[in-house]
Parts: sequence; structure tokens; C-alpha cells
Amino acid sequence: MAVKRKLILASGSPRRVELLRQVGVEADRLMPMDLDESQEKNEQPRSLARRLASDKAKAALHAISDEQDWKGSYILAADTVVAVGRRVLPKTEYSDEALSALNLLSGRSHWVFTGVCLITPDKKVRQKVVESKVRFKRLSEAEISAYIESSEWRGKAGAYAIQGYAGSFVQNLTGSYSNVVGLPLYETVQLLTGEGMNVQARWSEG
Ligand SMILES: Cc1cn([C@H]2C[C@H](O)[C@@H](COP(=O)(O)OP(=O)(O)OP(=O)(O)O)O2)c(=O)[nH]c1=O
Repeated sequence: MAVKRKLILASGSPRRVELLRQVGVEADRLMPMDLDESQEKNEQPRSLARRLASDKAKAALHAISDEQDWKGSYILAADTVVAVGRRVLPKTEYSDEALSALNLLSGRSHWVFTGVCLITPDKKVRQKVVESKVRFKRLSEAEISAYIESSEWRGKAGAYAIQGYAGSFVQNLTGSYSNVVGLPLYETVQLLTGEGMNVQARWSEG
């Protein structure tokens, strides 16, 4: 029988845990990686998502280097970036930042990029960046202030979460919904199965 390798999710995001679980993949260990996520000068949003996903995965690989039990595990990491043109919208901490982000997103389209990085048991690094285009309706002042009151924007890239109240702002989405939430399921499962994980075999394990 093939060895069932462990999976480390280099993340502290409950959304990523849930999305993986949805497709039958339970991470054996969560390793939140606290990195500087700032954009480098002239760095494109897509490149930023790619770099941060790979930095998170590599930081986790480094962190387990002395742990025999975890050597040879798969390591998966992701990073989601919201951008209007070349401009990356930060994870909002304050309501005034959220207000300006929502005003910017109102009545227009923006891009959401999620970088996914998989380090295989033999330390190959596999990456993808998935993009989705999201169009928001024109938001009234009342909608924006109600959303600010809800606090759902806190700590979220682009000051919104599509999986919450802001789902009602989305007029159109081209690409992948799970990508916008934080982990594109089709591409992630492709990466895992392409590197030898039998994802479907887990479905009958309950
Ligand atoms: C656009 C959008 C963002 N987000 C949030 C999730 C994240 O908080 C943030 C993207 O930040 P990330 O740095 O990608 O993820 P994270 O800090 O939550 O987790 P980790 O680095 O440990 O894996 O945006 C949503 O939840 N829904 C959305 O629709």
C-alpha cells in the first residue's frame, strides 16, 4: 500500500482549512507563518501573491527541518491579494482604510489573485497563481456604513469577504469563487494529485 504522506498547511486561516476540508483533505498540521507581506517596489499583484505563497511554504519547510516526524510531508501555502490595476489593497485594520477601499471598489471591477505553493515530500516546489475578476455593484453610502458597522472587513484583503455580507455586492465574478475566499479548489487539488496525493481516495474515508 502507498504511504499516506502528511500534509502541513502553512496557514492560520480558518477559511483555508474549511475549503480544503470541503474537498476531503484534512491538514495534519497548521503552521501559521508570520511574514512581512509588503509589496516590493514595482512588484505586480500577481507576482506578490506568488512570492508570498512560496515564502510561507518555504518558511514552514525551514521550521520543520529538525522535526523527524514531519520530514517528507507535503507543505501547502497560499496568499490572496486584491488589486485595482497595479495597486494592491491592504488587509484593513481601521475603518477609515476600509471606507476608502470600499469606495474604490464600488461600481467597478477588481482582480483577486491567489498564489498557491506546494512543496512535495522530495522538496520540489510547485506553484500556481489563480486570478478572478470581481465586479461590485455601485455601493450606496448606507450600504458602506452598514458594512463598516459589521466589522467583516477587519483583517481582510481589500476590506471585504465574499463569503459574508459582501457577497451581496458582487454583480459578477469571472474565475473561481474559492480563489476569492482564499484557496482555489480546482487548481489546489490538481497540484496535490499531480504530485501523488490521492485526494479522491480520502472521500470514502469519511
Ligand atoms: C477578498 C477576500 C479576502 N479574504 C481575506 C482572507 C485573508 O484574511 C485575507 C488574505 O490574506 P492572506 O495573507 O492570503 O491569508 P491569511 O493571513 O488569512 O492566512 P495565512 O497567511 O495564515 O494563510 O483576505 C476573505 O476572507 N474573503 C474575501 O472575499
